[in-house]
Amino acid sequence: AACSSYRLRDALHPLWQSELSVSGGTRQSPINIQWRDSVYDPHLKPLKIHYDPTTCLYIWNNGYSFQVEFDDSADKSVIMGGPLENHYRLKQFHFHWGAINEWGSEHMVDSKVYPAELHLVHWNPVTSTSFEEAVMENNGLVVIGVFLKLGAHHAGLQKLVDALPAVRHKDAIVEFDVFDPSCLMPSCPDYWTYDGSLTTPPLTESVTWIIKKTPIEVDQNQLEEFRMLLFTSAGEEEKRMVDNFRPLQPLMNRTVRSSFR
Ligand SMILES: NS(=O)(=O)c1ccc(NC(=O)CN2C(=O)C=CC2=O)cc1
Ligand SMILES: [Zn+2]
Repeated sequence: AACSSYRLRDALHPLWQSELSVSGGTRQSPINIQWRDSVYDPHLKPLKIHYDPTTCLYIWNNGYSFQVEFDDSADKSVIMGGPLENHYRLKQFHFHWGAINEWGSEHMVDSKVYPAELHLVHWNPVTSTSFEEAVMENNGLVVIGVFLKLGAHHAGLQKLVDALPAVRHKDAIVEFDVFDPSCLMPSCPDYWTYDGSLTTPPLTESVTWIIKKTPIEVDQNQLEEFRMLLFTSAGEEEKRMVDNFRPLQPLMNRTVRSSFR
């Protein structure tokens, strides 16, 4: 009963009214990662990341978040290793954040929530011929989640932040040339991994999640720049783009594995 009412509240959330379209989902995201329930898997390899900064195309406001798109027509920006059986191509990355620093991330660790969360979205070019096809494939996608915490200024992020005023409104787009998203990765190799879903429509259960244990630090001004973005298009009544995270989903019959003891 609690679960269904939970789902009903979730389903009525303005951003995900189509929640019920994935009725009976058994592997939805995001989840609360309970550190003590995660299982160390010694077979998990280190994650290998090779991003080519010249594959960066543009940054745009898609009405959910701001997103940086990459040229995924070849194996130029790829990840492999970790829990993966082959390489995956980087398609885009985006963020989720709150109106204030007390919340904003989608995943939680022992119920600890972070002010923001970065998602780097990859697809499997071995089993799919396009990203759109991979979205519908079981394990067609890999999303790396990186928590953001309030702290020191992040020089690598600032290049992104400086472009945000140009994409303030929904559907705004601006060319974004050379950018290497590896600069947004924490140096600590530790991660959790579990089978989940997209956290916005189509909410498909096609994602192998890799959640980095260690957050990156960003400063207050950088978070506030995120909060200056708008959900709304130019000319519409302005609605600030904040709280663009999905509520927690039930773990159901899943185990979270860790790459570290
Ligand atoms: N938040 S998340 O789970 O990482 C998440 C990740 C991805 C998407 N959706 C898409 O990527 C949709 N999409 C396309 O099909 C082509 C470009 C594009 O943005 C939704 C959610
Ligand atoms: Zn996301």
